[in-house]
Amino acid sequence: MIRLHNVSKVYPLKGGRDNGPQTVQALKNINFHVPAGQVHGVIGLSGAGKSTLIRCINLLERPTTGSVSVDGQELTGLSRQALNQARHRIGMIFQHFNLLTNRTVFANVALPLELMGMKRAEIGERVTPLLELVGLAEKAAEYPAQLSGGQKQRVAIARALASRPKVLLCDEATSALDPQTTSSILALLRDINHTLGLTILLITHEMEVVKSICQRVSLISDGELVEESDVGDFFTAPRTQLGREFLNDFLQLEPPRALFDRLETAPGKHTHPVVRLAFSGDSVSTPLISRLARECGVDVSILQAKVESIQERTLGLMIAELMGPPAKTREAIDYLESHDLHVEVLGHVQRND
Ligand SMILES: Nc1ncnc2c1ncn2[C@@H]1O[C@H](COP(=O)(O)OP(=O)(O)OP(=O)(O)O)[C@@H](O)[C@H]1O
Repeated sequence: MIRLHNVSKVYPLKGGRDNGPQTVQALKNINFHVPAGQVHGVIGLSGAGKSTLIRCINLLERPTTGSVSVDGQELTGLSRQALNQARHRIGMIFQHFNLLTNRTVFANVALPLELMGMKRAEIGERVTPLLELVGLAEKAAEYPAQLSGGQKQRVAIARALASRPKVLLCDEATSALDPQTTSSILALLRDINHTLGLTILLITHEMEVVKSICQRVSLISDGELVEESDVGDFFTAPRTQLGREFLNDFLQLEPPRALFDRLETAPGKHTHPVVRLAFSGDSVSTPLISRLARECGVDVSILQAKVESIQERTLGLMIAELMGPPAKTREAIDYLESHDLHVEVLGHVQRND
């Protein structure tokens, strides 16, 4: 549904100094595909290029090189008029809602239809069910200033859906909202995805958003797409250091400070490994830790543990010290991996025994 091929974006730097760089490369050769009906999240640190990426999809920003297709149509080669038509298939919502303050809720949602030249009666037939869909039918005559943040975002969602798009782009759509309102907006987006089959691409810095509605996630760093995976896989075993940092920040699953300070990177003659274990599916309910003691002769000291539900998957996460002679702890790690656990050795601590 959304396809980016070798997309790069270079911004000129206004007032660039004589000796300094004259340009910023915000996106570097991005290739990715979001199939129809998928909810896809893009995460990255501030300045990584997330906004530029999402704005390149409806050509609010024109890529410097590369091509963008939506619903099988390449947008980058279209005339201005054809692009305006194509944009009807791409709705967008923003962090600060971007509603017109001097228009009522109804008139805000009606605006894109007026711009398309739709007749008044037809507009009414389209807008009223949309306001019902977002739960704001009784607010039709009110103005944005009379609404809460969550209600404003609902109006923005209704407006984005007015032209019956195939794709909804969400630019940090919940970042200005409190956690409870965020949950209700995410539930609405999930509902729209299911009932209308809408493809949703969202950018966010909140892992909670990714966890609760995305099926796939892409990580961008310094303009590059560095990791892309199913959300369940990302939460189990991110492939990049940055991915691990995002996950650890979110899960707050780090070894206790006192132990962390004692962690050494290389194993020694008298050290124990400290591991981060991630397990999903059958292994969540299998008593692997007690079997480890029985079958490998290794004691396990659990330092932290939690169970997360990532959509339909249950994910267990644990930080543990494996206590035993080096040959035995290596055997224990092999044993865990052979039972589909993801094992990351965080470091080694001196044995106290
Ligand atoms: N119009 C512009 N002119 C020049 N540089 C820009 C422009 N827009 C973005 N940039 C630069 O491009 C890079 C990527 O910016 P972008 O806004 O896409 O990042 P982001 O990941 O969305 O950041 P944030 O999460 O802080 O919004 C940054 O270095 C930024 O300074």
